[in-house]
Amino acid sequence: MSFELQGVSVRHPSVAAGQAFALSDLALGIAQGEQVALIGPSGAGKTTLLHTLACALRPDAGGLQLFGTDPWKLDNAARHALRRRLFLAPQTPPLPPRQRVVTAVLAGRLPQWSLAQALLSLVKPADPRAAFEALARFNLEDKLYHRVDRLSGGERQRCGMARLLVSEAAAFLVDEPLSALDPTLARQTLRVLQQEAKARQATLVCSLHQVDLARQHFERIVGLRAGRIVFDAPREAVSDAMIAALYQNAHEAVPALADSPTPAVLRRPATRCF
Ligand SMILES: Nc1ncnc2c1ncn2[C@@H]1O[C@H](COP(=O)(O)OP(=O)(O)OP(=O)(O)O)[C@@H](O)[C@H]1O
Repeated sequence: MSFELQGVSVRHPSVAAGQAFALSDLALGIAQGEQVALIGPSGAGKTTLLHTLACALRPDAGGLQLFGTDPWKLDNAARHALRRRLFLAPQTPPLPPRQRVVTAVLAGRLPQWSLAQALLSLVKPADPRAAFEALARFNLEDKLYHRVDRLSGGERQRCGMARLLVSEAAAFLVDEPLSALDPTLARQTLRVLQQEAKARQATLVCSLHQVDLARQHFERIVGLRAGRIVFDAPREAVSDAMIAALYQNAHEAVPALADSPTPAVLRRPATRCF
């Protein structure tokens, strides 16, 4: 198994104790090499789940196993070593604006490099051919020596995916990789991601707002809403009615606000934020 969650609840560190969990009592198992789409309305907990799987957020309750090991029972060094087997691709890739694309893509190798190798590659890219080949899979090879801040949003997003390709990860955790792409590029990008995961028997967990693409391209779909798993099913079992229910009324105003003399959202928080 790549990931196993038993009764996992997660609250973001900035949220006061006693307030709602972003994820509540999740049970989930994802086998090595499996490809899973996460869908659900905004705020459902997709990003929080990906960050929890990547050990970037520690569960407040429940058990998490990563490649058969509980990462939170390890010391920091051992946990970092375990995390090297994962690649977390955030929705907006953290690409330094003044960097050349080649350097930004090769940063996907950072977990495997020593500090000296990493510093050297900043001056003289260690493996420009690998970066070129990764970019070529997204038709971006002509951008190899461009500056990152000269790329469009969609090019930057695919540059982040090229970084994933040069990594040596055994599991890809990808957060809305298609949000800045037109429909043709979205399909192409998803195809490359899935082919790469299949070729190296890597696990792929991908959050998507494009429900149609999720249903067309992923064998297994997990529907999240309000921090809970509403369904976890093979795509043939996911009906239009289940999708409609997943998204129905997800963003209606909280009824309690209308009745309350001081709406809860306007009350000063107990702890101050600076
Ligand atoms: N850094 C944070 N601090 C506090 N609360 C957070 C933080 N990030 C997210 N949340 C809250 O956690 C819940 C889940 O958010 P999350 O970003 O995981 O949802 P999502 O399904 O990825 O949404 P979207 O589709 O809009 O990206 C939401 O209620 C959100 O307000």
